[in-house]
Amino acid sequence: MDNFFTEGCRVWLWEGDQYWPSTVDSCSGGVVVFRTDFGQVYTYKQNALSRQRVYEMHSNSVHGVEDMAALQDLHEGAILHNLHLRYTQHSIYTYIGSILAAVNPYQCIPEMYDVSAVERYSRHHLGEIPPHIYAIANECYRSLWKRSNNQCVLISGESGAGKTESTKVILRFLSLMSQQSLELSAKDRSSHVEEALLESSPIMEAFGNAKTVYNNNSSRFGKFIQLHFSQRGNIQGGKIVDCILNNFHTDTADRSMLPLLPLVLSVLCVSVCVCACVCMSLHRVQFYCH
Ligand SMILES: Nc1ncnc2c1ncn2[C@@H]1O[C@H](COP(=O)(O)OP(=O)(O)OP(=O)(O)O)[C@@H](O)[C@H]1O
Repeated sequence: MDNFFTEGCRVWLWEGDQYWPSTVDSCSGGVVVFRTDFGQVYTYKQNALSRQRVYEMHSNSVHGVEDMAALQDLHEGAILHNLHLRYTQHSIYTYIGSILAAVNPYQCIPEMYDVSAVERYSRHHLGEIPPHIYAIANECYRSLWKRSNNQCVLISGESGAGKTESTKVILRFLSLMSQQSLELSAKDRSSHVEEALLESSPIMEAFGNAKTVYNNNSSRFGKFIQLHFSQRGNIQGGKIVDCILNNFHTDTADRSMLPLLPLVLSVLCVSVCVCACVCMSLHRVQFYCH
């Protein structure tokens, strides 16, 4: 019988215009009781159930997948459920083919971004080991030579999603790869352009960020970051350009530092543009973070 469900069976239940991940509470006497993962309980007559109303969850939705291109249940509920399932296991990154979805953990996850993670991801191709933003950064870095072309990373999401943090994580990866390519000693590393790039973040944030209702440290403008790499693989220069001033009226931001913003941005742009001009870089990596 198609509409008989065993107790404890995982199903997708169509209610209120969407599929909910649910469990069969009981199925007896011609009545089936479902409980959604969010606590709502729905009771149906067994003979009134259709496959459109309820159907069994595929095992890869039950256990979760690293790449959502592999999901057999294809609807919004399945995508959100997979992200949530992985999030509860501290796996904040999930692939959608070659795209990476990141869920903001709002906490430090130990060892997620340490040097050993950089080394691990720098030695593997995309998809070989669990999803990570370092894998995207590594793919981008390697593709400069593999495809012999400029590379671009687009980071997008709503306010507070983690775009700025993700940008910093990618910059950190690229900066470590750059330093490794030169085989510099720890002492020599401090004076290089990689350090300048990483250290520009707190300055940009001090003048260009503000508290909003969505994010305590919200960027008030988008950033276009360009890095120039030499054939050896080290960063020779770069520039950060502000773009898209975010809407202050809707975000209720603190605007006290705003008048200083153009000044600071122009100083930063000048200093990094000079580096970009003097170097004979071969390829570029561009970030667009809004
Ligand atoms: N990978 C992460 N690990 C830990 N905490 C994170 C991570 N990403 C974001 N956060 C937390 O979330 C906060 C908001 O992130 P972030 O400022 O990057 O968002 P955003 O998308 O740039 O927002 P906006 O568009 O408003 O500037 C950070 O201050 C940090 O506390």
